[in-house]
Amino acid sequence: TVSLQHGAHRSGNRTDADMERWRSHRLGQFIHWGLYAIPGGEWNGKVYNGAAEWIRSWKEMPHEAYDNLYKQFNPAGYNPQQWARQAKDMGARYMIITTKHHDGFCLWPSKYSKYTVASTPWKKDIIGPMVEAYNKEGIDVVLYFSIIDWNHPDWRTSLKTKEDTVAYGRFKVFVKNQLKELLTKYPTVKGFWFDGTWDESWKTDGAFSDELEQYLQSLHPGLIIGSRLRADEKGARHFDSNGRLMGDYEQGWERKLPEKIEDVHHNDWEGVMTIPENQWGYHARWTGHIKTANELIEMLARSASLGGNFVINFGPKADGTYRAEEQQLAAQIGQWMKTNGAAIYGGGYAGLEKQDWGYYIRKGNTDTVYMVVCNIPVSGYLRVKIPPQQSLQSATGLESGQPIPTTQTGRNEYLLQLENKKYDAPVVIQLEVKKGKERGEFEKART
Ligand SMILES: C[C@@H]1N[C@@H](C(=O)NCc2ccccc2)[C@H](O)[C@@H]1O
Repeated sequence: TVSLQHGAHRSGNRTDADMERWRSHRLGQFIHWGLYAIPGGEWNGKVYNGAAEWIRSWKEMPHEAYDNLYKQFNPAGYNPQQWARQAKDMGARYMIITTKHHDGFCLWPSKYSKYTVASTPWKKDIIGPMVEAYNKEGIDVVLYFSIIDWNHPDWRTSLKTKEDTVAYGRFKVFVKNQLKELLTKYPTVKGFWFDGTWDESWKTDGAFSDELEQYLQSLHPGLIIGSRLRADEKGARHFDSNGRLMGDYEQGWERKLPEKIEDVHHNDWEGVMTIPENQWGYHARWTGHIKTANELIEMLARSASLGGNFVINFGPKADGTYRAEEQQLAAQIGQWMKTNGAAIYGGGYAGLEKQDWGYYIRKGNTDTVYMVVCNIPVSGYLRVKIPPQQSLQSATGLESGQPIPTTQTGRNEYLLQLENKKYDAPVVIQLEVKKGKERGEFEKART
């Protein structure tokens, strides 16, 4: 190992109450909202094929045109109580909101910038009422903050000259001031979700990002900050130069998910997912594959089964309303969560051998293990293998409440029989798996 001043300061997961709460959420909502929703992926009759929130970087979008969009920001349909209700109905336990994306526009009236909602026809703070409305529904709020800030004259992607270094030094003070301002104005928030930290300018100052993380923790003990904020003094990100995770959870799973527990090494982690292939901000024309509720539910089950949180992204329109596809998906997911949320909330890695039919999720440290069956076998039989020293005590349909016909087919091996019907959503079975040699009821039946 190399000696590091600004690498990971802790190995293993945080065990404090704030982290336990975050870990138990399992399902979150991401909201990307800002000036980019005004063009909505189109400009001058042309369609931008990139991610809508990156339209300022498109050669067909003059910077001056984009930078004046704030003069049109006036979301008459913005209703944070309605947004929070919809998130509640979906079953989200936390929400991540873009306070400032790469374009540098602030959805709160920052005193450190002119490029904020205060300069728009809307004038009013967007973030405050949103935090209040979500907290009122019992949903925790995490603030997304981009280090990249295309609007700020002192931001740099790399430091080529002395002038660059002086300017970027001013920029880092600005960043620290804005983050302190956000914690002071919105003290109930539970964390920051940092983004835009891949530039050379940021990576070369591991000391600053380390000190910034500690500063924020000192202002707001228990704050949850992922691995995307920091670089160590050698420029390594997420994992320091000794391979140890920096931050409170692995935050690299953007539009992709781990396959097996080795991919996440039993660390806390979070996956963030778009509904279309790659649109975070509102894009008028969704192209390519739009994920269905069942696909998103399966991703959620996979995430919980591997000990991670799953966050589904929504991109409200410029007028503050949601597009129909997003409203429908939120409702469909919510319907499934109403019946099956017990298998997700507070769930984690079960330690059982993965089978083709879907995912095992253990409820905390209990003997309760849920099976989220996403692939209904033609045979109707679900194979379950229990580790030696453990035994299967019972198997019950979560929704039906009925016992699942189960036969033992070998040492610690069982076949569960699904009723022969058409399933239009993942189906959940609740197992009680006892540790220790105690013989399960099925074994008694056999011998
Ligand atoms: C959460 C998303 N992150 C922003 C982004 O620029 N992603 C590009 C990216 C792609 C892959 C790894 C890191 C960063 C996107 O605009 C969204 O805000």
